Amino acid sequence: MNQELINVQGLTKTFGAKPALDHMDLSVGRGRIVGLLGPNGSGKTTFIKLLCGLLHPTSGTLQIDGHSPGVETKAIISYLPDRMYFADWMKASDLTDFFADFYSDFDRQKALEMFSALSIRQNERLKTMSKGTKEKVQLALIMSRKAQLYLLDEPIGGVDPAARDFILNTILTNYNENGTVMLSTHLISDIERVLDEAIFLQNGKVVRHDTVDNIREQEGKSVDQLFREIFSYSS
Ligand SMILES: Nc1ncnc2c1ncn2[C@@H]1O[C@H](COP(=O)(O)OP(=O)(O)OP(=O)(O)O)[C@@H](O)[C@H]1O
Repeated sequence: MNQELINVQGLTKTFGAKPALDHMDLSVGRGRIVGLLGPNGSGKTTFIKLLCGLLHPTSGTLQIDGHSPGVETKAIISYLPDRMYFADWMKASDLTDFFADFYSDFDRQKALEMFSALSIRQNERLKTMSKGTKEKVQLALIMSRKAQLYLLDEPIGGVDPAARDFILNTILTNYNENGTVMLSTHLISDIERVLDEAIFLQNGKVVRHDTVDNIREQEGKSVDQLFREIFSYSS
């Protein structure tokens, strides 16, 4: 087993002439909960899509568990995209069938328990659910896999504060503890209590990667406060 779960060297992704990721270097270990933080357009979604193999690097290398993105890595990554990808006619129960068919590491019982705790009805169709409820359904499914790497792109943006707490506790207590959760969000103050590490991205580069404990000790401030300072707009 490779010691680090994610290893990235000189990773660059350009769209046209503009780099979305610009010679990014990063390594992330196992069993960590990591916040991928940065202002709009800093490259968070691009990085997550590269890890998933949905985008290909322009240059540089990217390895997950010692493999470049491909069949091996797709099997160990559970990905929550920033947009819903299921058909609207599907019911919550269709989705659990779908996940059970597709993923051998899917724990149906766990998903059903989460649905019940979040008051999601099995026979309700996505079409009739609110945006926040759809997000809860997706997240419950994604977190019910026993994956090595959970990639969550803005997992709590659309849900109410009570559901946010439930979801964060779910992330904290229910995921495969040898796995790593990487989540991107703008809601830093809401999530920082569950984070082990924070990665700050700016213009496609890692400007700080540290443990949350180090940030609090060395800076004497929360991750949210540090973020606001680093990325403040001058007026
Ligand atoms: N398909 C694309 N074609 C062209 N440019 C793109 C494409 N996808 C992303 N970009 C550009 O790459 C940069 C990084 O975008 P990305 O979506 O990764 O940022 P982000 O940090 O996730 O932003 P946000 O917080 O707003 O979701 C932006 O300048 C964006 O305009």
